[in-house]
Amino acid sequence: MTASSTFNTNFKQYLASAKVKGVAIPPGLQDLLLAVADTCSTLSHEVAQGALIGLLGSAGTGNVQGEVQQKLDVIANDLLIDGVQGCKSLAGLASEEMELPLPVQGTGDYLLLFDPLDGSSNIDVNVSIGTIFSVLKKQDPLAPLQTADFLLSGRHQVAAGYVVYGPQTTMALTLGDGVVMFTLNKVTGEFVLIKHAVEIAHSTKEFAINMSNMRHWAEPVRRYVDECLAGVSGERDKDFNMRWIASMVADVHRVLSRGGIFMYPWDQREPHKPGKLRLMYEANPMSFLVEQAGGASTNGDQLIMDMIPTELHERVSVMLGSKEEIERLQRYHSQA
Ligand SMILES: O=P(O)(O)OC[C@H]1O[C@](O)(COP(=O)(O)O)[C@@H](O)[C@@H]1O
Ligand SMILES: [Mg+2]
Ligand SMILES: [Mg+2]
Repeated sequence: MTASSTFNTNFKQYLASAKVKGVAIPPGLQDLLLAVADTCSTLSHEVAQGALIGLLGSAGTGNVQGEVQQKLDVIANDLLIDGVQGCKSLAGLASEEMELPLPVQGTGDYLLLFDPLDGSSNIDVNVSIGTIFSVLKKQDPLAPLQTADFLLSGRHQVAAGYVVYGPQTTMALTLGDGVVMFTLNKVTGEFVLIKHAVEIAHSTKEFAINMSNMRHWAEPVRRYVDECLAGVSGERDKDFNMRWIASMVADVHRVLSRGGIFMYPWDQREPHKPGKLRLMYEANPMSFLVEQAGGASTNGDQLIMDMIPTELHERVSVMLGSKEEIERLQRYHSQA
């Protein structure tokens, strides 16, 4: 499949009719997003085959972050790179799995960033995983590509989304004017629009965090979670439910689908690291989606979308979802 293929017609039609502040989506951006959607459709098919085509297990290699790569991390990365090669407006791309950015056209209007396969620890146990992507507008389209071109705040994103490979394959997408969702028709291989104007309720009774790290958290996060756990008899006066899928993409999909908050905060295990999740490949695209759905996203001290990255693989503390809860967490951080 290429960006100019006649595949994914429903998705193509959505892009052709979408407007942001009354302005149509530039053809170059439409082409790029279509190429990403086509690739994720292929990837969804591969993911579903799993062990049948030898996709499970470790690749026996490590990535730039020092993490063990699964076979599917590598396959997803390669598929995405191949899938966008024909995009004339794409200057270059950066991936969680690669140390340096890869020039595509070298010059052009857009930069693509992705976490090709999120939730790697869930691949072999058949739990939802996904792909997360972000598109930045390149500041000087004519200048040859440099790593510094990518170091823009999340506010420079012109599109972001994810595809979650679960019981259904679903894409959430924002172009900066709300969030829409598509479900993959696995018979035709095409994404079909299923939801307009996705909204995250401002209040919630559900939180997601890896509780095994509790003893390592900073005081504001501990206070927040302690109060949730105290339920009706505590400060919050309501009982909370907890979920943790350990694939950010699936946890955030739940937040976009029925509200709640997701946290992967800084902790003392590696105190020099601001967090586990990656700003450019995970936090920024998810923050763009969450803000566009009426939620909020912070590292505790500032909105993630306002952070100016200093390096491509920068890590960040992440708390996102229902607005009232994020405001409470921000308040607790400012009081600490
Ligand atoms: O195993 P933990 O520490 O709970 O971490 C789970 C987190 O790690 C991640 O899987 C990291 O993503 P990758 O699989 O892309 O490395 C997040 O999706 C998820 O929120
Ligand atoms: Mg990830
Ligand atoms: Mg990954």
